[in-house]
Amino acid sequence: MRKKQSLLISVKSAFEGIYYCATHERNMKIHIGAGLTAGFFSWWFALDKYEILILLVTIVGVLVAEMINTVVETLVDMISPERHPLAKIAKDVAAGAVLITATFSLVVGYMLFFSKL
Ligand SMILES: Nc1ncnc2c1ncn2[C@@H]1O[C@H](COP(=O)(O)OP(=O)(O)OP(=O)(O)O)[C@@H](O)[C@H]1O
Repeated sequence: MRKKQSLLISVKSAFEGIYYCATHERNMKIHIGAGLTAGFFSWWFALDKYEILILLVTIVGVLVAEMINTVVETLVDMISPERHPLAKIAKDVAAGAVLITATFSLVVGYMLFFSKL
């Protein structure tokens, strides 16, 4: 049986995963840029703490969905480099999850910021 790695190594590996996604995935860069922009406007429009909480939960949801999408894409590319209908389903469903969270984030952004313009 493989020896369990230390907590420190596990955390380091998790940060490597985040770093990989942020530096290699174009869509992740877009989501991070959008999140930072939303963060700036939350300061600009002086959102209250509950509005900021909703914004943070929304941003985290999009980032996590994108990371899970990257996991699925990577695994599918490893397991099924040839085209396969099941590989297509896996990738399309993962991409659909990102689309749902990203669309929801636009709705949240509209509701939080539009009334303050
Ligand atoms: N092995 C495969 N078998 C069948 N269809 C595939 C396969 N790989 C990719 N596809 C199809 O092509 C689409 C794009 O896949 P791809 O791996 O290029 O993702 P991507 O466009 O790079 O995604 P992202 O932009 O999020 O990185 C998938 O959503 C799927 O419909």
